Order: sequence, then C-alpha cells, then structure tokens
Amino acid sequence: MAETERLVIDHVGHHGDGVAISGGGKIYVPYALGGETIEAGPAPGHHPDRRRLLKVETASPARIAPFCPHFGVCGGCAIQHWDAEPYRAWKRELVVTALAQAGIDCDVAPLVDAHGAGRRRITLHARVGTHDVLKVGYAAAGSHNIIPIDRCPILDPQLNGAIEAAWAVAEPLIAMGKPLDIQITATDSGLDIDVRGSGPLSTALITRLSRIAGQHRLARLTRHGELVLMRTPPVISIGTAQVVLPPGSFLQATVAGEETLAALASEHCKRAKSIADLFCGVGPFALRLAAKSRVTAFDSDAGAVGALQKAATTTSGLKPIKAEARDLFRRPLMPQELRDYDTVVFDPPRQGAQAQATQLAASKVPTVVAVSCNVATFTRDAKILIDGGYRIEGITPVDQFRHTPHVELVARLKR
Ligand SMILES: C[S@@+](CC[C@H](N)C(=O)[O-])C[C@H]1O[C@@H](n2cnc3c(N)ncnc32)[C@H](O)[C@@H]1O
Repeated sequence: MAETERLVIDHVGHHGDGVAISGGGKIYVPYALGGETIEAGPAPGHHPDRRRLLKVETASPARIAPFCPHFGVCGGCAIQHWDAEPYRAWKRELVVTALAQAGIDCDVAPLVDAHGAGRRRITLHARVGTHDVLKVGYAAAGSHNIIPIDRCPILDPQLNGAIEAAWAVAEPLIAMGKPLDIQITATDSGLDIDVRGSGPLSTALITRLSRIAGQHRLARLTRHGELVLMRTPPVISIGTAQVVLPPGSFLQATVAGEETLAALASEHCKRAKSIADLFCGVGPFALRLAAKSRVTAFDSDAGAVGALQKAATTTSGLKPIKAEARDLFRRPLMPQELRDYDTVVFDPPRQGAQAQATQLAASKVPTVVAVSCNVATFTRDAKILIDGGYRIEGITPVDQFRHTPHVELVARLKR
C-alpha cells in the first residue's frame, strides 16, 4: 500500500465515511465528502480498504468547519464537516436505500430533525494513561484510546457540569485500578450517574463521593445499578407524568427525540382503543398514549416496568395502564394474546423484534406502529409483517443522533 495517494471521493457511505471507487473496489475515508479530491494515507490498523484523510486538495462546496475542537479525534461524532442540507438528504436516503434494497416500496416522509437542545445522556470512559495520568473522555475514532475531554458541544444544557462531575467521580474510584464507564443522565432533579468498573466502596470513599455529589449537582450515584447515594430521586417528566428513573434504564438520547417519536406514534394511534406498547422502557409512549387509549406495556427491564407502573398510578387523567416485565425475544405476545388489542406499538433495541414480528404476522391486529433505531433490522421485521398481510402506509425518518450515521424511523402498518 502506497504511503500517500490521491483519491477522488464518489459519495458518503452509510457509516458517514467518504467512499472512493477504485479498480480494487471501494475505499473508505472518514471525514471526506463526495466530489472531493484528497490526499490519503494508510489508516490505523492498515485495514486494506480504509485510509486516513491527510489533506483535502479540492474541497466540496458543502464542506463546513466543524464546531467542536475534538472533532476528527474523538469517536463521538462522524459528521460535523458537512452542510445541513446535503447531510439531511443523505440521512433520509439511508432509509430510502435500505427499503429499496429489501424490495419494500413505500413513501418516505422528509427527515424530522430531533436533536433539539442536544443529548441528555452520555457515557464517558475513565482510564489511567501513561505517567499515571487520569483520562476521562470518549473513545477515539476507530480505537479504544480515550480522548480526554473538557467539553462536548452537542450536549443538552441540562448536562452542564456533567463532564466535570465525571472527572471528579473518576478520581477517587480509578485508584482501585480498574477502568471505569460513567453513564450520566440529565434529569429534572440533577445528574444521575451510574459507574461501571470499580470495586466495592469503603465508607471513607462513600463519604468522599457524597461530598462530590453535593459539589456537582448529583441527584443519585449508583455503581452497577446499586445505590451508592441519593440526594434526591432522579425524576423526568413524560407528558403529564413524573417518572423516577431506575438506574441504567433506556432513555431516548434527546428530549426532542422522545417527543418526536411519541408524537408520531400518538398520531398513528389516534383512533386506538386498546394498545399494546412493546419494548416500552419507562413509558414515553405508554404515558402519552394513555391520554386517549387503554395501554398494556411490556419490557424485559423490570426496573423500567416498575417505574412506568408507579408513574401511571400517580398521574391523574390517564386511561388504565398495565405494565408487565416480559422477555419479548423469548416470549413474544402470541396471536391469541394479541386479540386484546386494536393497535400494537413496538420499539425494540437494535437487534429488532423478529420473534414478535413473526407472531404479529400471524395475528389479526389491524394497526402496527413500528419504531426503530436500526433500519436493517426494521426492514427484516417489516418484510415478515408484509408477508403476513400488512402494508406499510408510510415511514418518517427521525434524526435524533445528529452528527452520526444513526437514524430512527416510525412506520405505520395496516391490515
Ligand atoms: C429502543 S428501547 C425503547 C424503549 C422505549 N420505547 C423508549 O422510547 O424509551 C428498547 C427497549 O427494549 C427493551 N428490551 C431489550 N431487550 C428486550 C427483550 N428481549 N424483551 C423485552 N424488552 C426488551 C429495553 O429494556 C428497552 O427498554
């Protein structure tokens, strides 16, 4: 492989890298844009079809200056160098292309931006580097190295102080000699931190962490989901409900993302009387859908189900909500159980909901609303539903993870 080479970038691929077409196939160059002529060098790891961008010789007119000083080194964002309009068209096209490749013919609405105020949840990594220096930050692009950070401009202002809090919490814990993953969630009552990786905590250490919690606006600190200290319960508002977050439960990455997905789901469910909300999490759909419809919600995370049930019983003006802990991969709702519902909403993790889609395909449920964060598993599951007699009435792509190649979508299917 030549030390440096000149490449012409054809387009941006579905991971956000520039793609050059050469005689030997495709070559992927992170941070390059379609139409650009670039100078490239070997990529770290010397992967045969990857290169490192050394210099942009002819820049695309759509190239813009990234706004974050860590961009290009930190692995958090793949795209800050591309104008909003082509970026948005590319993101919508990711959905259009995946559907076409799967042979699914349906309308795809314009992309809905759902970055809103920014990310409300981050995971930072803490490691001891050379000369015993503590590093707290994100993983570097394409490696496990940690890029220490002191700011991240894509965060919701509700996370102000979160990075400082992570450094402060990491300092006493890293002395135990284990790498740490520090998940921080912005709640209405302060920062909720769950640390993974440290050993058991001594009383002296908990006293020190309590001081840090007071100094850094922490609502709660947990270790592997076990309570270390709570100054005030970490609460978020969902519709008219107040939900106390269980440690480590899933939460949509941005408030705008949650509201957009829930608004689209509510629109598709507006005539529903009885809804099954599958993969419900702490209830961002159930607690809003129950304004009009009876809801039964299922998720394998018992903590999330408990939080949803508690919020449902303490919120007035909602139709009945029942919530049940159930593993829907191993024990999907069967066609006989699905008879209780005129509408099913499902929002699985990235693996999708193949087992549940198979049972839905054999059911008579008139309306299915599919929410997905992975277009590949969505198309797989949608094909199962289509083969079972459903037709897709429309798909809306949602951009909650701006600056990344991730895209969400909401689809309505009818039989
Ligand atoms: C993408 S999240 C959606 C949660 C919720 N709808 C929301 O918007 O916050 C996927 C959810 O699936 C749940 N989950 C993961 N595996 C599961 C399984 N095998 N059975 C049931 N639920 C599962 C997770 O606990 C998580 O709450």
